[in-house]
Amino acid sequence: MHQLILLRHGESVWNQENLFTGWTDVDLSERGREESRLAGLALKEQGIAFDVAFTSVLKRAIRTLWILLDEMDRMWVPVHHDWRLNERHYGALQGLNKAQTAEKYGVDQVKKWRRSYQVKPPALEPGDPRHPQFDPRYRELEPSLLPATECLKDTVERVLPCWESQVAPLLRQGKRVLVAAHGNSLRGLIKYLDGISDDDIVNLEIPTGQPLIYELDQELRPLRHHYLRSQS
Ligand SMILES: O=C(O)[C@@H](CO)OP(=O)(O)O
Repeated sequence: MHQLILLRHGESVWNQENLFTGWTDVDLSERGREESRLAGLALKEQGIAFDVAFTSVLKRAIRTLWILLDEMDRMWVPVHHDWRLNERHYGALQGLNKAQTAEKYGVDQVKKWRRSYQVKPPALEPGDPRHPQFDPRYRELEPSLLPATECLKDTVERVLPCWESQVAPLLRQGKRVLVAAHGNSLRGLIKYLDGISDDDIVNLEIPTGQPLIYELDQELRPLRHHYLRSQS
């Protein structure tokens, strides 16, 4: 049996302000820091450890992992940062208020942009300074890989190669793995692991800062999963 822990970052400042975030590199809110600490405490209290961690290149996920590792007194655990675990890119919606956008374009349209598998939000204009091509952290990447918007399908298409080439081999070696990432990169991974259909994935929501423990069989197929909550 293999153990995988999935963790969406704690609440960010833009979650709190109800803004579309995507690849915008916003930090955790105070509440998000506390959620991250409680996630570490819950793992520690219940004796659930891991040998290696993966996270994105966005600070809300990285800081969640740092706080959790600190709380567990395990800051020595090897950490891999991979851009392919980033949040789904939200295109030109990044920075807009979700409620105001729903008033302007309608609740149904915004629901499609937020949760559907194949509908892409409007893209960033070419030359928009928010485009990842202008961000030094993506400098080494082939420019064609860098999105100006993404639907969940696009996100799945970058998350799965990371899963196959980086995460799965370590699980097969018997390592216990934690992935600290984002609502939609994790929805994409869970869609794959649990075989959720394109239609049903619309209904999957992942809470911030709650470790989700998966037990996987020898083929890395899920046997069971549950959310872990602090008992104190
Ligand atoms: O803004 C975002 O990047 C995401 C996650 O917070 O929002 P949504 O809930 O619409 O997927």
